[in-house]
Amino acid sequence: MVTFWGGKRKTLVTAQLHYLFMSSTWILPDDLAVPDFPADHPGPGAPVPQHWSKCFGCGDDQPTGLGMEFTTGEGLEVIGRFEVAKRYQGGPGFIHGGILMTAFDEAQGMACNAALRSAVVTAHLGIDFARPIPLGAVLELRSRVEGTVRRKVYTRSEARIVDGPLADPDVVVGSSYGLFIVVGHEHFEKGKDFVDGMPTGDQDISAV
Ligand SMILES: CCCCCCCCCC(=O)SCCNC(=O)CCNC(=O)[C@H](O)C(C)(C)COP(=O)(O)OP(=O)(O)OC[C@H]1O[C@@H](n2cnc3c(N)ncnc32)[C@H](O)[C@@H]1OP(=O)(O)O
Repeated sequence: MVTFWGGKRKTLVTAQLHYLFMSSTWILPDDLAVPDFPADHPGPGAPVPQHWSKCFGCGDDQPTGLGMEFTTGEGLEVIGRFEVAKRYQGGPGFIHGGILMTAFDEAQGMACNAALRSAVVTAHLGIDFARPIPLGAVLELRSRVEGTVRRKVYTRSEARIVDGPLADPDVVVGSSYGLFIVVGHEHFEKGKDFVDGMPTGDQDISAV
């Protein structure tokens, strides 16, 4: 590495390291159980309802949120879409990385919920940023449950630009893996009084 320090060669080394680290290591456990296909699954193309109207990811009562909309895909896949609004800007003209991570979080949580019909929370999330994503792009995130071990749910997701600038459905612009944990409704009890930052006490805590 020291040999290549400086000028054009520094750029070359940087590019090589980027390639080496672009795909994160994510090893699934040997005892992974694949969930049964739900008997009442509606088949591909059915809308998947928001899980909570004030959710930053999918809620329709959250004006600054991503407003992600979901449909069922093939098998246990769930497909989420949203447009990269100007307010999600990080570097000039491009999406902020944390926004993409939020979208992956939401998408993989929805995949868990659709496959298991259980509430989940995120325990661990990894992401590979493969391409810059311009403002105005319409992102499609395809997510699935890879399997479960006890309450642990292992997920995977890929994002593609399907409309707007730089659209190319064959190019994966980001990918993510996640570990979600199945929780009971009691998990959300402590948050109940802080919905919208105001004690209310009478709000539903989840549409799950
Ligand atoms: C309702 C549908 C939702 C659909 C979309 C939602 C999208 C948005 C989702 C979110 O963003 S949720 C918000 C972010 N996440 C959190 O706030 C979770 C905060 N963490 C916790 O509340 C607790 O740590 C957690 C519920 C995740 C686990 O605590 P528990 O006491 O219930 O479980 P425990 O600690 O016994 O762990 C259960 C298993 O998970 C494992 N585990 C827990 N956290 C882990 C971690 N971080 N990394 C690896 N493994 C982990 C743990 O080792 C254990 O493995 P084993 O079964 O093998 O023993």
